Amino acid sequence: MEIISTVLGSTAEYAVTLVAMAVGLLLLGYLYEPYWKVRHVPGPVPLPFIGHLHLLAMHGPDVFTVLARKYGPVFRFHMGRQPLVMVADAELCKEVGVKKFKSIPNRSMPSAIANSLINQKGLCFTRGSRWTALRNMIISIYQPSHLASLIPTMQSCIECVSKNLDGQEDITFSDLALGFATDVIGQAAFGTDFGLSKISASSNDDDIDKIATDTSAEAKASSEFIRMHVHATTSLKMDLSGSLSIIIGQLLPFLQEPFRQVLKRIPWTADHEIDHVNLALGGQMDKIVAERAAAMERDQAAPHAQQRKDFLSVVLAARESNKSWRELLTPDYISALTYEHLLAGSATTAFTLSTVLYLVSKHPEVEEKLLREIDGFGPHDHAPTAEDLQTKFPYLDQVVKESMRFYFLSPLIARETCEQVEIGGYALPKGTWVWLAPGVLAKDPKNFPEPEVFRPERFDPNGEEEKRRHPYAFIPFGIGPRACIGQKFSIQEIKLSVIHLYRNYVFRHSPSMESPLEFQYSIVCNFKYGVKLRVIKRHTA
Ligand code: HEM
Repeated sequence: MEIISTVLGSTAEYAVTLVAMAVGLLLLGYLYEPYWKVRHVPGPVPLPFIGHLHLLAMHGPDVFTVLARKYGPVFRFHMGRQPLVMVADAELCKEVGVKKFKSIPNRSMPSAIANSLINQKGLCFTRGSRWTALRNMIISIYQPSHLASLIPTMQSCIECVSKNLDGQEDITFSDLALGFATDVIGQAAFGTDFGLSKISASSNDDDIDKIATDTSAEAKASSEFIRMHVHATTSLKMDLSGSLSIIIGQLLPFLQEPFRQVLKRIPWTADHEIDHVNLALGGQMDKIVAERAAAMERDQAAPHAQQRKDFLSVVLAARESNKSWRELLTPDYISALTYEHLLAGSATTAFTLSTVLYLVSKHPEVEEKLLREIDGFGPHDHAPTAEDLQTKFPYLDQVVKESMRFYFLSPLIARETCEQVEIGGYALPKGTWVWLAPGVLAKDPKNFPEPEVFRPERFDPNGEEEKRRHPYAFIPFGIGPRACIGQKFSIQEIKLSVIHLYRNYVFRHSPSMESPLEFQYSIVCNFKYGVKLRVIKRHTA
């Protein structure tokens, strides 16, 4: 009896050991499978599970510059289990984004996006023929003639912000800019007035208290909307500071969704907050879509109503036009496209506008030259046209470009191969995550001598530096057929805003502004504490 139980016991132990070994081997295979396929690409040794995420958490995107110097323009970086093949050379970026676009047409989906259904169904992360159809439809809205017609809308929003500055001393300009940019996209793309430009953005404590205790429903709703908006753009973390399910998704992707499902039900977790904000913002988007659809129905009943040309009207009209569009533009896709437009179209522009003001107020010689150009344009009540913005403000153009180079909003651009392709001498199999590093290019002394110096003149089209530079060394809006659709829209908005603001004010750093400026990194870059400026009224004709 004793012998039998000993034999059974050791058989059970043996079986358990075998199962444990098999599970361990499977896990090892699962962890190393993506690495194995691109092991020939050079890169630092990855740590088990986290890969190189600790480097990103410690140094932010600057780590890519260091790695490019050490390993060359094509190197491996592990986001947890997932290896990225990083490309940090202008000519090779052109190869990935333009010449070999057919082999690398889609974006790969980092775990932060995999967490958020509403983000997945926008233009950014749709793929293949659905992307082509949506892109062609949306791009038609951003043609120059339509953009020119948006000038009065943009101008009235910036005038509203500007009125708010009168009588204020210290402001958190980045908050104000986010409200303003959201209002512009709300009116230009959805025909909706969020009314956010009306909120004060004072950084003075007494004023903040006043806002916090302001009981008006409108003020409360507006600040809640901005809070959710900021949360939605900053919670998509790619280092180790994301929600628990995002972190798990980076280490063991197959566990991300089950964890998210559980965590979103537990109050006080970051996943719960993300889910709550996404649901609330998604609900607001559905309301906006429904209102627009109702307005279009009313238009159809009115015999001489003008055809609406904003983003949402064009999308809704396409849906009604035929069966294949109805199949493509299901309500969840329309809601996601609207949500994406709101986020992609406002946080980006607000960030850039804020960095322009921050940098100009730190460089008096740049400010002087800029003011001369703006004042020289004509009387201050004469708003520039779209053509004026393109041709009559060459220095402003250089200031905006240099600000975008200096503080890079989107230092990484995600792509994925759909077939085997060779990049920089490395054969990359189907499914490889190829990420461009435009933030590294922007700080490369080969293309930008003394990269840590803020010098707008380096973008002077007649200057030697600009002529010598590789045409793809500066790609803040991305590259090729997948590049940003909102580039001209946001540049028009930024230029119009800078002109209007500097006609009336100059800015200095507020005493409460940290130095150097600090950032937090998510899918795009954001300010850690905001851009705090002191407003000085100008008294010019
Ligand atoms: C300063 C402002 C902005 C910057 C720096 C910026 C930057 C970018 C970048 C780097 C990409 C990726 C491009 C690539 O993969 O090659 C992108 C894509 C995109 N951007 Fe922007 N963006 C800005 C403003 C806007 C605005 C105002 C809108 C909407 C009105 C917008 C909507 C989009 C969309 C929908 C995509 C995805 C395009 C696609 O996959 O086909 N962006 N943007």
